Order: sequence, then structure tokens, then C-alpha cells
Amino acid sequence: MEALRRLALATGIPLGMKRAATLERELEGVWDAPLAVGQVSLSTRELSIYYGRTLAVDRVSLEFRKGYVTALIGPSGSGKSTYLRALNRMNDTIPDVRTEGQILYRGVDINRPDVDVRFVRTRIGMVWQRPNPFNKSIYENIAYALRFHGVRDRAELDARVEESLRRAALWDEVKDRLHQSALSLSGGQQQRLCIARTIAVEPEVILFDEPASALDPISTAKIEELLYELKKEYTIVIVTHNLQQAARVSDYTAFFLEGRLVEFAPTREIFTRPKDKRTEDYVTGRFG
Ligand SMILES: Nc1ncnc2c1ncn2[C@@H]1O[C@H](COP(=O)(O)OP(=O)(O)OP(=O)(O)O)[C@@H](O)[C@H]1O
Repeated sequence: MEALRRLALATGIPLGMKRAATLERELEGVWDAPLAVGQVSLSTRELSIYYGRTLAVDRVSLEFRKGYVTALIGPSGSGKSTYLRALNRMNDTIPDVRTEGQILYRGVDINRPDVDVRFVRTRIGMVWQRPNPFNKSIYENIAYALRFHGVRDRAELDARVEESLRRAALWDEVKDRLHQSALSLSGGQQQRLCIARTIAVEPEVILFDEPASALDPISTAKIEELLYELKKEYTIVIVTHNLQQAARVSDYTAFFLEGRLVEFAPTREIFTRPKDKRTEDYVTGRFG
């Protein structure tokens, strides 16, 4: 039970959840249909999020497309992380949070109480700021998540562990030490292992909450290269404080200020000819 509790904390997959399957039924034949690059996989309409009575995100509407990285930027406290966490219902784990408006995954609203958040989090994965591997072997970090999702066959487990590690650009560094503790890896390797663990359950969208802010420059560069590779197959949303990083890795940028979305545009436009004076002041370092 303790192990399951830890898995729930690390992956956001809640315990003891009855599989309501409402969402799976609604999305039958839809969620696993291939999505072309450029199609919207996730969006929000007028999404507002309150902590108690405090409004942290104010009526934000945005669209996230397959094959692209969207960066969420803005000063501290502008609501980026709160918004990101809402996208796979991770705020449900925080007491007193209220979310209004729609979160549409392939056009179906997942911001409803009858939705199985476990299914949501399988489709929409999350990578946290600090690498959080389990205190288990490298292999088990991934196999464990797969078993939780019903994969039992040893050959299939081996193949999916290898494929996930390859996609996370970690295989060559760990293939000879798969059964060593994940905690023996460097911080950057641990973060790529967490990415491999997220990829293993085959999500469509990956949410990154400042994935490189705890890493050294070389590890950061590896994560950025990886984002470039991953975006070919996924829809990626990343919160970053690092404006150069947003400019390097993202295709679209959303600028948040005081809980509101000020501007959303192709990254190049946000950084070279923003429409809003506040965006310009922020990206040129006049505040924040
Ligand atoms: N668990 C919480 N309980 C109460 N208020 C919270 C909680 N988390 C965030 N807030 C508040 O919500 C607002 C938005 O915070 P959030 O962390 O989403 O902003 P952010 O833009 O991601 O900031 P940072 O870049 O510093 O992480 C802030 O006013 C913050 O104090």
C-alpha cells in the first residue's frame, strides 16, 4: 500500500478510484485515433481557478496543438503553474481549489466530477520541477508504472522499458545498469528517467513544470534537445521562468500576468514584436 501511495504521489494517479470510465466511453474511438500535427489536442475555455476565495487564474482560453511546444511564461505568482496543473486535474489533490470553465481534451470536457482522473492523467502526463524517481531500480521505475497500467508480460515490459528509455535519450547511458538504483543517477539523468516513466504509459500530452530549473547547464541542454525530439510525437506544454529557454524550445508562447492571459502568439512574435506593452516590458526584462 505504501508503494502504491508513493506511485500515486509521483504520477498523480489517485488510489482507490473506481474506474468510472465515463470519459473513456465518451472518447471511445476518438482518443486513440491518430492526431495530425497541428490539430488541437487540449484546450481551455474561460478557465478560472480559485484557492479558497482567491482567484489565481482568471478566465483563460488557450489551445495546445500536437507537434508543438507551448511555453507558459510570466512573473512569479502569475498563475502559470496553477493553470498547468489544472490541465490534467492535478489541482484536485490540493484542498480548497475550485476550477470553473472547460478543459477540453479532444473536444470533451474533462473538468467534470464524473471524469476518471486516472484516465485523464494517462493521456496527459506531468513532469515536475524536481526529479522524483522511486527508490527502486532504473528498470523498475518504468516497469512499475506499466504494471500499474496492466502490463504483465515480461517480454512486453522489457520492450517498453527499453523504448521509453530510448525516447527519453537515456538508454545508452543506463542499458548496462538497469538494475541499479535510480537514485545513483545524476539529477539530469533522473529527470530523463522521470520523462521515460511518463512516456511509458503513452500519453498524448506532456506537461512540464520547469523541468530543468534544478539542473546544471549541460543537463538542461539535454532536456531541451529532448523536448525538440519529443514534440514530433506529443503535444507539449512547459512552464518556464527562463525566457531564453522559452525562446529556444517553444513554438507558441502564452504570457500570464496576475492570473490573466495577456498574449498568446507564435514565440517569435512574442519575443520580437509583441502586441501588448506589458508583454514587451516583460520579455525585455523591464519587470518580473
Ligand atoms: N497551494 C496554494 N494555496 C493557496 N494559494 C496558492 C497555492 N498555490 C499557488 N497559490 C497562489 O496562486 C497564485 C498563482 O500561483 P502560481 O504558483 O500558479 O503562479 P506561478 O506563475 O506559477 O508562480 P511561480 O513562477 O512563482 O511558480 C499566487 O498568488 C499563489 O500565491
